[in-house]
Amino acid sequence: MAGKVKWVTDIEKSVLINNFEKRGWIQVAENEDWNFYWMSVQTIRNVFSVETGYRLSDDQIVNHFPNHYELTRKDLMVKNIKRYRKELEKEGSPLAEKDENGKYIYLDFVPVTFMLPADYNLFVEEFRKNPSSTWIMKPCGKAQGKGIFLINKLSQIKKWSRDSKTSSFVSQSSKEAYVISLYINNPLLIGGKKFDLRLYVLVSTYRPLRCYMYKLGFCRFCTVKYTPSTSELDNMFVHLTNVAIQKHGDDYNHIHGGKWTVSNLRLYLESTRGKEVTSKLFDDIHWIIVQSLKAVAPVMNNDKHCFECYGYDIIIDDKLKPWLIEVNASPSLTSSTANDRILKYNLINDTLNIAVPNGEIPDCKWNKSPPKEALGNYEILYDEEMAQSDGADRDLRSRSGQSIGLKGNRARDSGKPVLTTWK
Ligand SMILES: Nc1ncnc2c1ncn2[C@@H]1O[C@H](COP(=O)(O)OP(=O)(O)OP(=O)(O)O)[C@@H](O)[C@H]1O
Repeated sequence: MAGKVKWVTDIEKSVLINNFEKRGWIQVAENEDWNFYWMSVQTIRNVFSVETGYRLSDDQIVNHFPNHYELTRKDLMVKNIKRYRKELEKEGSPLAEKDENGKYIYLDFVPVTFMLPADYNLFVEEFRKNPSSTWIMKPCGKAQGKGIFLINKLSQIKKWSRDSKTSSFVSQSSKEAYVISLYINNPLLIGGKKFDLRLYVLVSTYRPLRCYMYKLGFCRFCTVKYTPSTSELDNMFVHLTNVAIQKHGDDYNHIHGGKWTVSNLRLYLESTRGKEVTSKLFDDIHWIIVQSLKAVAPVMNNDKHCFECYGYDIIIDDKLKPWLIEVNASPSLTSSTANDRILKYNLINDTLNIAVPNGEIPDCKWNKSPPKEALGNYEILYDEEMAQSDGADRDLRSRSGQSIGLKGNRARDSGKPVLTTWK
């Protein structure tokens, strides 16, 4: 082996450092020669900024794509998905088929969203069509539930707009873009409580697209029972599932941290709703993840030094339809419970095994196609190259709405015809 991997991080998390040390890698300073840098999203901006003129060499790997924000900023994600749908529609793709109400049958997986202030008039038009709806306002550049509020009257948004214009104190932040999304007010409840899913998805290349799904995602529960009642619109313990919010609730449980594993959810749904619908739900979840990645693939800077482990946030409604809420570039590596620590340690371990094969000095020119044994708890979600070499891109859905396997090699492995259901 030609030398040890030299690592740097600006995120002081034990789940990272323990993984680097376990591999016998050597810590160096940022201004020294490094091979592997696990960096924050602020740092990636500098690494790839034109001003710094920094050029990565073939033995250097980083954990973000330069313009990851095309997927991970709330407004840009929606913009890219809207553009993708329009393009498919123009091409006459069956994926862009619409129902009698003009809604995409297969690509309606993000709650209706507008950018503010830019799309204010469009929002008002939409709001008036259904004046009893509830909407959620979210600042594009913030996380952990900060700056989020719910509204159900136009006057509230007018007031927000007036306040942010007149107050000099907030004038800086008012320049910050917001998104306003239709609030999913019929979430699936378990024990009367709302939850969302946090799923991890690793992308090793965008062109061709190759992505992996981590099997050990989890559900994050609210501490307070859900009610769509307008009198509770201000109660964030009812509506926001972020751990950063919920941990301040009186009923927050420090042992399990309000979390369930995805496999528990699956078992629960299989026993309460049946295997078939549960299987379809998980197929649909995989479908929306792949579609979101395909939506941004053409605009991503597919730099060969980069990989990315995204945190997907998904809400399931009471009709078992999944909704993509947002994608995080730096999913939290903070551990709120003992199980959390194990999960996140293993997540990083499995991510490194794919991104830096055999723990050896990286070569960014490798074809990023690890053997199955190296995947750990990841499984291939979509492999564009394999899908194409199979003779047909397998992401077509049957017109009956049945979901179709997405893994490039799935049909070949199972010997089934082109349209197969994900298990
Ligand atoms: N359209 C929606 N309908 C219902 N609930 C929503 C919707 N959008 C967001 N939420 C709730 O609000 C929470 C916070 O939203 P979101 O994840 O977009 O914001 P964030 O502050 O960026 O969080 P994060 O820390 O995950 O980045 C979600 O986890 C979800 O519980």
